[in-house]
Amino acid sequence: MSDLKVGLAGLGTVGAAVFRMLDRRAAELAARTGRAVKVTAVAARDRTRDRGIDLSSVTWFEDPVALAREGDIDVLVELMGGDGDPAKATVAAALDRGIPVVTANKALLAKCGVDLALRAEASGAGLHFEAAVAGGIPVVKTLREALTGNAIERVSGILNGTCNYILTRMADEKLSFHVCLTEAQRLGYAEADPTFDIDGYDTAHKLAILTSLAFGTQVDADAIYVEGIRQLTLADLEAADDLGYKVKLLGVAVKTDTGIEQRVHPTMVPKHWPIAQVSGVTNAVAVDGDAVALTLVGPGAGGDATASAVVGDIFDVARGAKGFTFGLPVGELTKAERAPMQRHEGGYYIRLAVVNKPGTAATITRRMADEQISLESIVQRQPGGAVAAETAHVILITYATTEEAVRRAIAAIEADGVVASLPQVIRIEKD
Ligand SMILES: NC(=O)C1=CN([C@@H]2O[C@H](COP(=O)(O)OP(=O)(O)OC[C@H]3O[C@@H](n4cnc5c(N)ncnc54)[C@H](O)[C@@H]3O)[C@@H](O)[C@H]2O)C=CC1
Ligand SMILES: N[C@@H](CC=O)C(=O)O
Repeated sequence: MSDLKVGLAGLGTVGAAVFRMLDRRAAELAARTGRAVKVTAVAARDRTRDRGIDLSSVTWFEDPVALAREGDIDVLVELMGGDGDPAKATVAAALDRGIPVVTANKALLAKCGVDLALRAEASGAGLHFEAAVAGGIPVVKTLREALTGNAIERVSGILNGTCNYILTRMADEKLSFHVCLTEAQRLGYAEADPTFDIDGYDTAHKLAILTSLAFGTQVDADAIYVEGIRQLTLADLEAADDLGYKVKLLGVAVKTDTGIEQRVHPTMVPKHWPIAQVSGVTNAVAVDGDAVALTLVGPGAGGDATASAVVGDIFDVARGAKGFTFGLPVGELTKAERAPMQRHEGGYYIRLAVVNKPGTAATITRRMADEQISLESIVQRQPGGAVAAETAHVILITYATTEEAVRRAIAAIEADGVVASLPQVIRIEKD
């Protein structure tokens, strides 16, 4: 069989790692596919940068779209990032030409997944994206192929390596948020714009893809309730620890009576739960099917981990694997009913910085009772440092209640004038 000529658009953390891995694993890939897999053309911004890879024998394109349109390639690997052009135009140009695409770009898939899948169907070229969700964990193929026999009820997990790295180091080493974020960037975990990580959007992009694969729906990132981690303080992580929990940024998609509830937010999980032990850049994805429930755990970000998934997809292209982008023809993907977040039920951690005067606790408990919210505990803490002595932190842990009841109670407490700054709310998952 002929060689598989690879066109690589983007030579950053992941692109350079893919280049090295294809080189390192060349003999194995050739033996398994019967074809030599070779990078023949690349597109990146900076020709002069030393990436520690030998680009002397590849054709260099200034414009990634030109690489996709005109390059002498059999597969286009998009590793530039971004949900617009040039990534979108590059992927579209390759698919329209009948060239299969491998991408790690979850932002692009979350925004344009349906359009790109239609193009893939029209031309018969595959669109492969294992690396777009949870880095090195093969969860896309698991959901799209291996678990086809299951009706899926819920898919959830830790889907962002940067956030889990930050939360782990803050909690374990009492480091500041910004020190941890800078380190995650240095290690190549964070997005080019790290606000996508820390504000929860990267997790939402991945959850949108998982939801489509699990429930046969059209990718719809706008259907997801999203909160990130930038508002979390060391005090919250310490309080969670004292109460027997770890804080994780979870993405959850679950079938409910009113539709599919999709949410991304910091979550307190009991310390004894396996997911609480998932630390650093590691991700975990739990899938609850009617026949099989399982959790996949592995590295969620970083050059080599992500390259592992990209190279697996290139291998699929080399061996001629076929299939629908999201497991079904686009015409059969349904538009998911959205379950409103206000109906979400669960426990809540609520930290209020309150005016330290008689009657404050009574006001708070009265407003909670007005909303039929039962309190598991109420603790007053006297934070040191920046908070003035006239204020105290009151931490409430509720039994299961609804989002709308919590929001109404907090609004009433704020209107009572006993709160000194914005309340902190963290949802709790428990046995
Ligand atoms: N870094 C990670 O751990 C993971 C990254 N991803 C995804 O992989 C993709 C690449 O990520 P990284 O390698 O981390 O990004 P990066 O920022 O390190 O590299 C991006 C590369 O694309 C090139 N590029 C960007 N815009 C370009 C343009 N207009 N024309 C030509 N070249 C352009 C840059 O020059 C650079 O070589 C993104 O979609 C990201 O979300 C997915 C999983 C994990
Ligand atoms: N920035 C992302 C990279 C992988 O998807 C993350 O931290 O998980």
